[in-house]
Amino acid sequence: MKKIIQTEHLSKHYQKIRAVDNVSLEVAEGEIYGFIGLNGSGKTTTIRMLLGLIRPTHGRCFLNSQQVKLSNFSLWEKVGYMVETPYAYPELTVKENLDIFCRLRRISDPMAILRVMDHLKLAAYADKKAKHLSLGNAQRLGIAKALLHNPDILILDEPVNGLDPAGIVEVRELLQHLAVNENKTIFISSHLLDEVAKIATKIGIIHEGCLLQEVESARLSRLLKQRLLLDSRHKKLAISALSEAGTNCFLNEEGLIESYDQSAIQNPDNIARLLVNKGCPPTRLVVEEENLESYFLRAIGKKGEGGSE
Ligand SMILES: Nc1ncnc2c1ncn2[C@@H]1O[C@H](COP(=O)(O)OP(=O)(O)OP(=O)(O)O)[C@@H](O)[C@H]1O
Repeated sequence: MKKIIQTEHLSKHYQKIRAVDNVSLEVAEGEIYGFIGLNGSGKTTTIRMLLGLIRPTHGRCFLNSQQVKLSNFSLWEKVGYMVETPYAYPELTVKENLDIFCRLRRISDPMAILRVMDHLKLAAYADKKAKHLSLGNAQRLGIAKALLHNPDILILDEPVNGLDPAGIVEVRELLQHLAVNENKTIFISSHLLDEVAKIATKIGIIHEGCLLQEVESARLSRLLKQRLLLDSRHKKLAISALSEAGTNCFLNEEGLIESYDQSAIQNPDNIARLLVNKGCPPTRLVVEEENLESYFLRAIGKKGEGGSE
């Protein structure tokens, strides 16, 4: 499949700070790439390099197979972007802001403004001054500007920041529509794995400037760890009975007995039988799958219970 966004050994160092360190990634046509990381992990710096706003210390970026350079004007006709807090002229209305952007971009399509206002549910705020918009609507205006010239590539830094749950769903559906029906290639950064996992086709996890992991979304659920949780009126006895039987377990922060032993997870009924026979029957016994947030924390090494994969 055609590679639309590419970085090769991309690095940005500020003296001793390695804001981005040797990141190589590829996004194919029509893909939604979710770039996930904690605050300060290097997402915005990567995006700024992708957009030619700052120069890499090492490495290169390519959009549509052309190396990113600010002077490469034809490149930017195909790219829409929003980086950090979207900027708008505060004294101008939503419509006036879009109108100015249309003129700056030399967009001749008379329907462009109506189309993006409709897509982003901004029509009701058309005559509202930008300075009076809520954070969520300011964010929508930012995305609307990125879409005005109908670009093939969309690069959005934290596009759902400040949106309420309904707004998040709307933006998610819009981005999915653009990728699936209009074959646009979308790169979005976020610190919310759960949110991004719902729309991204591929996820890249960046931590302290390094790309730790790339996962196809379809494969993500297979990487989630399972754990067995159990409670008993005789916890000490239960733990020693399990240990004697060769099942690794421990008392977790919530006061429950937790185990990552595969045989126990696959055969919880055997565990129940064992504990009943040992005189410490379980009062609760459940096999749980970790959520995406916890997977993300594990991937960046912030939470290591149960050992490594
Ligand atoms: N111009 C700069 N000079 C020095 N350090 C910088 C500069 N820009 C970014 N950094 C540092 O580089 C690291 C990565 O920052 P970056 O803004 O890319 O992270 P981020 O993942 O986008 O974070 P956030 O989610 O908070 O926006 C941080 O430690 C940041 O302080």
